[in-house]
This record gives sequence, C-alpha cells and structure tokens, in this order.
Amino acid sequence: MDKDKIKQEIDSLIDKLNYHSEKYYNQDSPEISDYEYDMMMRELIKLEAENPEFKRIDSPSNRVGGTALSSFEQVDHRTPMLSLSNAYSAEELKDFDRRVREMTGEDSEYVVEFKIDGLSVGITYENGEFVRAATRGNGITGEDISKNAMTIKSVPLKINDNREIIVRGEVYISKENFEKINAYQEEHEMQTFANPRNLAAGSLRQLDSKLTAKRPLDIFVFNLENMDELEDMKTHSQSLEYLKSLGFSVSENYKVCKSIDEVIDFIYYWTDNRENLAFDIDGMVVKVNDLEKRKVMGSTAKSPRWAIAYKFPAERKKSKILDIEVEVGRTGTITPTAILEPVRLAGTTVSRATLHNEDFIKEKGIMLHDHVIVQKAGDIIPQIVEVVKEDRNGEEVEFSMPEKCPACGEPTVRLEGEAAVKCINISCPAQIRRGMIHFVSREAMDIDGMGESVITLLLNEGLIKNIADIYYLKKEQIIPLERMGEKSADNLIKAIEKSKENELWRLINGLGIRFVGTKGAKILASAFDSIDEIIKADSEKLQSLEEFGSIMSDSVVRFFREEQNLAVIERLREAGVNMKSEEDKGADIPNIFEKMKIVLTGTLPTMKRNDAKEMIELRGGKATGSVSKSTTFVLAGEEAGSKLTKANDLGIKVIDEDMFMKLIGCNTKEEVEEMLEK
Ligand SMILES: NC(=O)c1ccc[n+]([C@@H]2O[C@H](COP(=O)([O-])OP(=O)(O)OC[C@H]3O[C@@H](n4cnc5c(N)ncnc54)[C@H](O)[C@@H]3O)[C@@H](O)[C@H]2O)c1
Ligand SMILES: [Zn+2]
Repeated sequence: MDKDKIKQEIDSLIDKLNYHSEKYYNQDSPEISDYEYDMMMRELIKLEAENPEFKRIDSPSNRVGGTALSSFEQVDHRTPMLSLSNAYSAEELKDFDRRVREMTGEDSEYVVEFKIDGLSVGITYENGEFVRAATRGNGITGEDISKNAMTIKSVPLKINDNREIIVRGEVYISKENFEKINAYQEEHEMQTFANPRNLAAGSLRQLDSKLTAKRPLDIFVFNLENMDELEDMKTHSQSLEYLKSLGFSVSENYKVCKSIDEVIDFIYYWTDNRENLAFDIDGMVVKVNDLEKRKVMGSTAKSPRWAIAYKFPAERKKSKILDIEVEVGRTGTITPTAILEPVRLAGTTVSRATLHNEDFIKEKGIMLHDHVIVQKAGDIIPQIVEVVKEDRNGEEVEFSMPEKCPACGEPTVRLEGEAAVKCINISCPAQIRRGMIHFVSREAMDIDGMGESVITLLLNEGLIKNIADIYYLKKEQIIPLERMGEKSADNLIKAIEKSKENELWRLINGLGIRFVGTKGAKILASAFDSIDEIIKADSEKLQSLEEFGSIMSDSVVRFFREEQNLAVIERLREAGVNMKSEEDKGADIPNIFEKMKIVLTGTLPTMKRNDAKEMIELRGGKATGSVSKSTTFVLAGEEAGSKLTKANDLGIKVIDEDMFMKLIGCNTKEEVEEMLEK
C-alpha cells in the first residue's frame, strides 16, 4: 500500500471505530459484534505501529471507550479505570504468557476470574465509610453515581479498615431478574432491554435513585485498585480474600493457576459450563497474581499489561424453523421472520430471527422446518448462520414470498434492483398500523402507554384511522376497551396531551417521511423555524442542508405535496400539537457563530469538549470534526495533533480557551468576526 492509502485506511478505521463505540457505549445499541469491533481495533493498532507518523492523538487505540454524561456530576479517578486487552484463542493466551515471561524473567502465577458483562464501577472508602462511587467514563473522568450505588444491597456502606480503600467491580443483574424485568416491561408496553448489561447500565445511570433501588442489581468486586499503597498486600488473590473479609461480594469461583495450561483448562471448563451460572459472563479475565510483577509490567494508556480478557466466541446453537411469518412494514416492505424452537443464546432466549428477504433465503437455501444453526454474539441480533442439511428428513417445505399482501390482499411487487418484495397499496392497513406505531414510539412522539397493542385495538375498534385521530380520542371511548379502565384511560389521555408540547423533530420523525429518520428530522427541525417553512421549502433548498441529498430532499417535497398529508397536519395543528422549532419559541442566546464551522481539538484546560460543542451549537455554529478550507476557526487545547498542523498549513485561525470565552461574550456575529480578524 502506498502511504496515502495507509493514511486513508487509518482514518477510516478510526471513524468506524468511533462510530461503533458511540453506538455501543452511549446509545446502548451496537450494530456489529464485539469480535468484529476488536478485529478492526487490532488492524488499526497494527497499522499505527507500522506507520507511527500517521497515528492520531484522538485514536481509539489510545483511550478507554465511553464518555461521562454531563447529566451526572463528573469525578476524576485517582487511579485511572482502564480497559482490558483481549484474546480470542488459547494461542493468544499463550502469547500473553510469553510476554509476561519476557518482561518479568520467569514463570508466572495467574488468577483467573469471570468476566461479568455489566457496568464498571469504582468505589472509594475513607475512614471505614463509603464516600463515592463512579462509573468508568473515559477512564480518567467518570460519572458520580454514589446515590444509585448505595441502593445496591451488596455494596457495604461501612468497612472495618480506616485507610483509603478503592475497589473496582462490575454491577450486573442476574439472568432470572433480567427475564422478570423484561417480562414486566413487555406487559406494560415499555421498552425491553437487549441484554443484562444494558439493563444494569441503564438502571445504575438513572437520574432518579428510587428507580435504581427498584432494580435488583448486584455487584461483583474484582480489584483492590490502590493495592500498591497498602503495604500488607503482596498478591491479587490475597487482596481478593481480604476484600471478602471486609464484606465485599467477591466471586467465589476465581482460581489461582500455576501455569498457562492450567489457565486454559479452567477457561475451557467454564466455556462449557457457563450456562449453569445465575448470571451471564462474556469471558474470563487472566491476571498476573504477584503485585511486584504487575508493577514491573505497568500499563498502556488503554489497558494494563498484566491482564488479559479471554472472550468467548459468539454462541451458536441448533434450532428448528417452526414457521415463517411475513410482516408488512411501514413502507410496505414484506419481511420474512423465522419462528424458532426457543434456544438460550448469549443471555437471552431466542425464538425469532429475521430472514431479511428473498435473496437471503435463497442464498442460505433455507426451507420451512429446516434445522438451522443460530448465532448470537453479545448484544447482536440473532442470526441464522446456516442450514443443517444432514438433518433433513423430507418434511421440509420450500418457501416463497407471498404473491399477495398478507394484510390487504393486493398483489405484491419486487422492483428491479431491490431485494424487497413490497405491498404498494397506500391504504394497506398493515402499513397504516405500522406507521401509527412509529408515530407514538419513543423516537417519535413518545406517547407513554400507547404501544403496538393499544394502537391495534384502537384501529380495530375504528376509533382512529390516521395519526391525527389520536388527538381527538375521548376518555369515554378508551375506558371500555380491553385491559383499559378508568385509570389507564386517564393516563393515556394525559400522555397524549403531554406529547402536544413535544419538540418539532419528534413530529417530523413521527410523520414517517421516507428516508428521513431521527437524524434527518432533527436536521430539519433545527434548520427551519416551523413545519410551515419545511412545507414551503423546495428540493434545492433542502439539498443545501447538511446530509440532505436529492433522494431525501425529493422525498420531503413529495410528502408535503400530498393533500392527504397536509390535511392530517392541519388536524394536528387544530388539536394543538406543537409545529414550531425550539429556537423559534423565544431563544435569547444570540446567533453569534451563525454558519461558522468550528473545529475542536486537544484537551481544553478547564472546559469539557462537549460543553464547548454545545456552546457553539447553541449560538448557531457547527462543531465539525475535521479541518478544511471552509473551517472558520479551530479551538485548540493541549496536545492538539494533526488537526492543528492542518489548520496551520491552511492558514486557518487557531484560538485557545481564553479567546473562545471572549468570543462567547460577544453580542453579534460582527463582533466575533472582528475579534477573529485581530
Ligand atoms: N460491538 C461494538 O460495536 C463495540 C463497540 C465498542 C466496544 N465494544 C466492545 O467493548 C470492548 C471494550 O470495552 P471495554 O473497554 O469495556 O472492555 P471489556 O469489556 O472488554 O473489558 C474491560 C472491562 O471488563 C470488566 N470486567 C468484568 N469482569 C472483570 C474482571 N474479573 N476483572 C477485570 N475486569 C473485569 C471491567 O469492568 C472492565 O471495564 C471491546 O473489546 C469490544 O468488544 C464493542
Ligand atoms: Zn398490503
């Protein structure tokens, strides 16, 4: 590869990794498996090692993933809370052992523990009392979640040791409680959790501790963080026993191993037996036992050299396709789903897997009643890996996509160049139903208590025909409905009422304009003052918006040309649904950075990056990721890397935090421009 290509490859890996880590840590909705993520990370580390000149300061190989949300008080950790490097095979464990021997000069004793998948928490004790608990955040700064952690019964509030003691553990939830809570959520039409980790993390990061207290969280303490300050501690296993004696809940199942072979045997044992544990584990952690050796080995910016996480491969199991369901989506796409004999995989019971489309079914050669191998890696949606052809007995039936829409009976079509078979009947009830479910969903109008089953009920009873009808429902109409009653009806009406005040993007997203998702809706809402402005906008104007190409823009124009759609919007307006964007509701922050593109780089002396970003955006500016000719100025902190160099090369103004604060004090854009000139 030539140098340019390598640089491009590095940049592209960094972008991809950053994207997925945002999805994983901050949005709790990963799109790829941990394995895929880790392989990308390895490729990046390898390229960076071979081409150090291209290594970026903001590379994810340099830091612990995640950020501390500003909704919590931020705490700086006294000892950084690091991540772990990982191994996916016995071979890689042996490599780890080799490195340990090279660095310490002799064979090592290891402690092997479960790797519980939950949320990492550091807890500090002083004078024998609980002082504070914090999440890992980015490893340096975490969120203060003390109040919430104190609600966990297995976290002692007093210990019999007056020294400063910092422990680290994983907050988790048992399989049984996970299933129970999800069943409850489902019954009450509330959002279910993808896996125990999401549930534990979500519960611990509640702003209301009372909610946390209701969740049966547990903690598993696995490290005495400031061990080297406590003279009596010589080994990790000794520290675990000591923590146990202080009343911490330490895993009973850790093992001290004399050799890496013993480590591997122990890991294999649990690979086969982890099913029987009351909680989910996603791997095993191997740690050098001797504290002196740990000191010799030290850590990188991201993880200690004396430990490694062995990650279990994606779990696979055999199941059987009992049935194939077809469902019509909001846009008419008909999606086949395999109904499976339930199997337990990576922490959840799997009984359905999407078959995507006709091509997927053909490619894999899937037939109804086939035995199939199903896979689920961590959070990832279950997938059908392959058909077990040897298990066929002649009872299998070929499957083909329906020629008629299962909902309305109209003929289906498969357009050229598309994989999807569709129903193109615009008054297809299934599409209308899906559209309404989308309208009330969390990402749109977020009407509490109004989920799939309530919508279906209201449609079946003929009480609603389109989304606007929701706002004309009367309590008396709802009370007699199945599973309703006075109180539920009351709550539902209240939730509907409340949604009238929603921000504009929720309404736009709820309308279900093709190709315009949550993000597109947010862009529209922030670019226009009201829905009327959007209705008036032509395709050209829309295309001038960030991320709006011709397909999205045309789709918006087409949507608002439909008389039917405009009529629905009018009825929504008459009902009092908000149609204006936030800024228009009376903002008093001056738009001093209007249309400016501002790049942030490096660590600012006192300000958090996200806060700076927010200050820019509130004032009409755009905080962009990379420096280009159109950049207005660069706000640079310490250790600003390649972006700074690039800004200097392009002759773009670079300012520091002090200067930035002066700009913030300006009242007009002209004043800002004048100051930047100087
Ligand atoms: N799928 C994705 O899109 C995606 C994106 C980002 C990250 N990830 C995954 O996240 C991993 C990185 O996350 P991470 O930094 O949290 O690392 P990690 O989860 O692989 O390992 C570190 C964590 O393990 C926990 N842990 C549990 N038991 C432990 C024990 N006995 N001893 C020590 N630590 C223990 C600690 O809390 C620690 O924070 C990557 O390896 C990747 O697989 C996936
Ligand atoms: Zn149809």
